[in-house]
Amino acid sequence: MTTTTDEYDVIVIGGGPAGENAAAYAIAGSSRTAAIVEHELVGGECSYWACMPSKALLRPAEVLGSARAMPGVRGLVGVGRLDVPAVLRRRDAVTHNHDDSGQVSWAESVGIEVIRGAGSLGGERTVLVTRPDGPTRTLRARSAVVLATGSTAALPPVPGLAAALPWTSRDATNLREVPARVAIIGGGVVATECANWMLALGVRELTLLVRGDALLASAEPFAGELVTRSLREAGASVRFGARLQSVERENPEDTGIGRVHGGPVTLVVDGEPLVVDEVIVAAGRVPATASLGLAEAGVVATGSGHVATDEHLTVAGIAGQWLYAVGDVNGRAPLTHMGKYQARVCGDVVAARAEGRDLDGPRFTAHADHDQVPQVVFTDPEVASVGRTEGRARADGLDVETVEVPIAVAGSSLARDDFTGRAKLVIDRTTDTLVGATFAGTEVAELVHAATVAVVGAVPMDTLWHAVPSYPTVSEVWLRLLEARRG
Ligand SMILES: Cc1cc2nc3c(=O)[nH]c(=O)nc-3n(C[C@H](O)[C@H](O)[C@H](O)COP(=O)(O)OP(=O)(O)OC[C@H]3O[C@@H](n4cnc5c(N)ncnc54)[C@H](O)[C@@H]3O)c2cc1C
Ligand SMILES: NC(=O)c1ccc[n+]([C@@H]2O[C@H](COP(=O)([O-])OP(=O)(O)OC[C@H]3O[C@@H](n4cnc5c(N)ncnc54)[C@H](O)[C@@H]3O)[C@@H](O)[C@H]2O)c1
Repeated sequence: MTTTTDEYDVIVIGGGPAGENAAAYAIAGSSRTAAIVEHELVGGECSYWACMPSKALLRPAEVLGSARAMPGVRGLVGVGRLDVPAVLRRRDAVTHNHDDSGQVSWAESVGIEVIRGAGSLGGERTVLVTRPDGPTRTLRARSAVVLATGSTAALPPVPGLAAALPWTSRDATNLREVPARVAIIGGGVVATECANWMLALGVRELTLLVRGDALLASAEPFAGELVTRSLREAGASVRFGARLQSVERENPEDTGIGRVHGGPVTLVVDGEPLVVDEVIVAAGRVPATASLGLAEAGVVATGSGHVATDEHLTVAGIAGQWLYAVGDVNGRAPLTHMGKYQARVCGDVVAARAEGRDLDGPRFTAHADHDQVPQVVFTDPEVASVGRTEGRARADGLDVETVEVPIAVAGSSLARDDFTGRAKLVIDRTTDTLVGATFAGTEVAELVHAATVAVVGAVPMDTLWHAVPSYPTVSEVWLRLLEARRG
């Protein structure tokens, strides 16, 4: 599509998964126009530096583990390690070698113009686009401006850490060489997944520095315990209550993404030195709002710096209902699928308002990104969950009961001889519906959607009794859970 107009119906700043979907939904089936302003790659963090490369690095070890657990196959794979260059080549194929032309073609095919440059707010319905090599361009939106700028890795204010040029998740997912000794700061999702692929790729000494007392602290406790045990069995040192006091590196050097950034690094942890070849910071994310001109536009950020939104994804406190925020930047549920969910709601809202329609009906209100969020952590074992944990439900004042069983059913024993895992349901006694579910085990990722349907649909437990799992599948754990509840 070629057009030189500087006026669009919808302008989206940030071309990650959330931004792409907001633009597409806002103009679908209409003659309205949309532009995405993107200063790096269309596809965003997820496609090139986060979800896609990380899962590409994790899957080969999972396949190898399954092969090793299966008589008749085990002998074929022997005791060999992964073919690291082949794994990295596949990772690069998955990220299209950082070529976003396929995503740009998709955008153009659905009527979205891609404008390269950094976007910022320049007043009501106005976006400024700056490029290092050209004049600032002014765009005007007839209907809506959507902020979808995502997030960046947080760097804890530890003395010497920034100067040591540590790896962030961008380096870890796009690694070009495997450091021999690695320390990971953090015990959340990025830290645990990253520990799994670093060990699989051949890191010799891996230390996780966790300031709290659990891995995956926001999940059910048994999930973090299983992941801790498995990492320790794989040779990692998991240090809880670790106090990182300072970092010092010999000859720090910006050698590029995924290459070791200089000489050995000495971390002082609880008064003791720890010497490694690379440090990976996995200590959460901060919203990418620094250069958006939010304050000038009158946008009040939350305490954590996120852009606060109402249930229609409209930015709070801005008159005229023209400014929206979706995805990581609003901090509601920083996951790709939840950002895309918000984007679908936002796009529908923008379209309805542009056409003068009322926002009647559930599709115009985002609610699943509060207490109904599904997530799969692709560790060994995988942790798949939805909704509230027991602890969270009780803290929210719900009267809940729980059932918890090992996942050892006919289907799982066929899937893998050494299948182990646990499953837990959190049930609201008042409504007799499921408000949370967690599965931890080998390849349990696909189990969680059934639980998501039950949670979002508020399916009564008596009705779930009639949802019969097929024999012999791992889903039979549902029957075990329901039987355990009947007593
Ligand atoms: C290592 C890692 C693994 C992850 N794995 C998963 C996973 O398996 N599943 C999952 O659901 N989530 C995962 N996540 C989270 C997921 O990556 C994010 O939730 C998701 O990318 C958010 O999408 P988004 O569109 O909001 O932002 P992003 O994907 O961050 O995209 C934002 C876009 O905006 C652009 N941008 C920013 N500022 C400007 C500006 N001023 N002007 C123009 N463009 C701008 C950026 O260049 C980027 O392209 C992972 C995160 C990490 C770090
Ligand atoms: N499979 C998936 O769904 C997936 C995979 C990776 C990332 N993500 C998402 O990406 C986001 C970022 O993940 P993450 O692991 O960076 O964040 P997180 O919030 O899951 O974990 C952050 C960890 O860093 C620790 N930490 C924070 N500040 C620290 C400090 N100053 N010093 C030491 N430790 C500190 C925390 O205690 C915690 O253990 C999350 O929203 C996550 O859900 C999702």
